[in-house]
Amino acid sequence: MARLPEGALMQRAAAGLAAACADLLGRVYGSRVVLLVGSGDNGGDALFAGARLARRGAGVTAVLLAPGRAHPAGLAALRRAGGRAVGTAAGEELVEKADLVVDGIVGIGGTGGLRAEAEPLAGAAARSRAAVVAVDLPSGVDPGTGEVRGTALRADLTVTFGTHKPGLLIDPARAYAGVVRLVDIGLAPPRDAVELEALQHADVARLLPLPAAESDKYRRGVVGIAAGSSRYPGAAVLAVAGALRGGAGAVRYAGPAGDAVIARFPETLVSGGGPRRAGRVQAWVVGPGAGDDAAPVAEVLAADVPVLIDADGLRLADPEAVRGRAAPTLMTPHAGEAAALLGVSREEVEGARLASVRELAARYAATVLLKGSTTLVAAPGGAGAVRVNPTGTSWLATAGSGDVLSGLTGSLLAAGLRPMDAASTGAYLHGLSARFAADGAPVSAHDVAENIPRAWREVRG
Ligand SMILES: NC(=O)C1=CN([C@@H]2O[C@H](COP(=O)(O)OP(=O)(O)OC[C@H]3O[C@@H](n4cnc5c(N)ncnc54)[C@H](O)[C@@H]3O)[C@@H](O)[C@H]2O)[C@@H](O)CC1
Repeated sequence: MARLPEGALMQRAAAGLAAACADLLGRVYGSRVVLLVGSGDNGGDALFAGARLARRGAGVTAVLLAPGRAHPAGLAALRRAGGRAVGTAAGEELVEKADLVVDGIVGIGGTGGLRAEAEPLAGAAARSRAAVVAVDLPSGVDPGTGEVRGTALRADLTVTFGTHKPGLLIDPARAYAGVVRLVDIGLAPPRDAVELEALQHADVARLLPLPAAESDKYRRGVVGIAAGSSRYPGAAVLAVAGALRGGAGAVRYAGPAGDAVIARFPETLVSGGGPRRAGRVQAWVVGPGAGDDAAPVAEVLAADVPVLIDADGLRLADPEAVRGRAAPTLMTPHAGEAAALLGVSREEVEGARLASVRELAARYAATVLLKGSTTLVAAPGGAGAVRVNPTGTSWLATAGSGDVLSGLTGSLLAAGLRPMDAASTGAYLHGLSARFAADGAPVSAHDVAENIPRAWREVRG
């Protein structure tokens, strides 16, 4: 990029930060602002923003966590504007009495959790009635992975510069960031350095399979659903409910819950035998509510079409058979299933989602969609940009919603989307449907399926 005068980026960052703080305060004049300032440029941003607020009449105090190493020019600017700087001894009391706390302890240069000297300040910020604004990232979260090892500072608002960082998008770190406001400082990361992508409405609209004038049901794709069991017929019904709204021209059902499926969805092509005898499909979904019958899973894995493996299917699938497939495979575990596949605890997966999804994609040579509070999709092998779903909602934590997602995503696969696109488009529509269905109240998986057409219409504008 063109050369900028030294400090220009920091000045832009500080201006955006100060403006966001002023918005939050409403009245800047006479307000009490406390800056928590670490030893790097993140602290520099806080100091320059503090200087701007001091010039507008705020009483600004910087608590220096590393007094000898605070950004010199930032500190000088704050003092010139009438602000003052103190050590950590008075920090807790200042934070408790503040109207606004600015967390400039660490940003993208932070490693490990908060250090011991910062922990009491995080406690005071949590107790205080002050609004907490994080500079670039909440201090104590891992910028690149979203992991949180130890204490981190909880913000109401994070003002981030140039681009969203993984630590703002992936749980558990995401929960510390509060509302995230992006400030354009004229600096975009190089394309090949992108670690995470989040689709937006326009991206999804471009990917949605639309019928052409000459389409018939077979050309639009047929999705096969091998799900459900006599014990769990509902999983088959819900997977079919999702599949019927995913853009495929027809849904074939092969399994023991045919009566339940046909009673609810008479448009389904039901066959009593296993997947091998069900007739031609362009993609298979296998596993939801499958119980302990491994035979349909093995039959589906032997097919030469894209396969989505979910739920019980993940446990029943032979890893060698998955790795040896020539056609694409998409696996859709939640954290517990991912933990079982990786041989670690559920907590380890939830604490390190990005690493877990990449590891699964590498081990199985498959596309992997890791469901949960942050849904991630990694490409086979685990390298390259991971997609993060921006439409999730905690209302989706309801029984059967995963069955709907697998049917919906399988339908998109059958309609011809690449596994990465089918998975991220499926998650996007599914999250949006749940938001429409919930609208502030609990939802059932069935409600989510019924709102998928509304999500399509919303995305297409
Ligand atoms: N990269 C850029 O072009 C820009 C960066 N800016 C700011 O600069 C920040 C990055 O600055 P730095 O690279 O100086 O890094 P940071 O300020 O994030 O942190 C680095 C400093 O913190 C110390 N440190 C690391 N982990 C710590 C921990 N857990 N507890 C306490 N101290 C710890 C390190 O020893 C080092 O001195 C960004 O987050 C952003 O706020 C902005 O000014 C805009 C432009």
